[in-house]
Amino acid sequence: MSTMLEVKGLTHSYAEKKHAHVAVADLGFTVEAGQLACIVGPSGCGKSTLLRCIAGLIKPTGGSVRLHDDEVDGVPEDLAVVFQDYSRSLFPWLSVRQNVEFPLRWRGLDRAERRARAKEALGWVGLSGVDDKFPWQLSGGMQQRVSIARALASRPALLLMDEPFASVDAQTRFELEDLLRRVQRELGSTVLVVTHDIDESVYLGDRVLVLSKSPASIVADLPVGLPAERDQITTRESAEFVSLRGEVARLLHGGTPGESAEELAGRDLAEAEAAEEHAGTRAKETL
Ligand SMILES: Nc1ncnc2c1ncn2[C@@H]1O[C@H](COP(=O)(O)OP(=O)(O)OP(=O)(O)O)[C@@H](O)[C@H]1O
Repeated sequence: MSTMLEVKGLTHSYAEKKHAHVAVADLGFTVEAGQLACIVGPSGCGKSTLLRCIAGLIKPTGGSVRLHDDEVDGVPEDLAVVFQDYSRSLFPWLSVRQNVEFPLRWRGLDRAERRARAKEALGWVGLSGVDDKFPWQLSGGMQQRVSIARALASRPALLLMDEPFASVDAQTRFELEDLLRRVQRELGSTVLVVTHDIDESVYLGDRVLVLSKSPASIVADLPVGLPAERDQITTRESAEFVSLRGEVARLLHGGTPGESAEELAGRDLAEAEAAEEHAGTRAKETL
């Protein structure tokens, strides 16, 4: 396998009035071609900042991002992004087919090729036959499928997904997770999904990268040993799934790799006791 994405020493600080706010600190990982990697992190830790740096939407203040060995400097042509909010990423005045074809215009594809690519991509996501409808005539799940088809139609080297299923109901979310895994395997795509949902990261991923609290850095890089064929019921009940989701939850809660729940609970208790003692001492000092 060849390396598709290499993130090295990535740091990003937002300039604030008096001091800089560090959102991502010295973060590094690689994603191999054909892999589906998930990044999971606590709320506000810097996930979107990381994703924007990888997509070339913002220039990191330190470190580098390389896509198949080319330094990312601006949005790479062969990268596609699927955002959480499908209602804002699809054009309501364009039909489904025109939405999928839209980015292909900038790649210089002629009309016949654009149409063929859109038809093919809509087939991949199970939406053949709705080409002439408008996004607002479709359910939320179908609209997100259109966004996925649009991203895949350009045959990107890397597909980035930012909380892609966070805006749909639980049943649709399961369907879209299965759809993504099926299409990714059929096409051999390289996909990086950013999510805050622990179960989703384990169910979807070949790997789960766990981020620390802000500023984001990598706490653990966990291989997912689940079978390639996954099922929403049996996979989620399997011992491997339950154990891995427990490990990710512990790491997100501040544990270290391999630390048991009892050790973490013990450490939490010791920290709480120390904080209580400190507060008591301060209160006495004040009196
Ligand atoms: N344009 C900006 N200017 C200044 N600070 C920002 C900017 N964008 C994000 N931040 C700050 O950087 C930190 C990380 O934000 P970011 O949106 O990357 O986190 P996140 O993990 O994606 O959040 P969420 O879980 O809410 O989606 C936050 O403290 C946020 O306030």
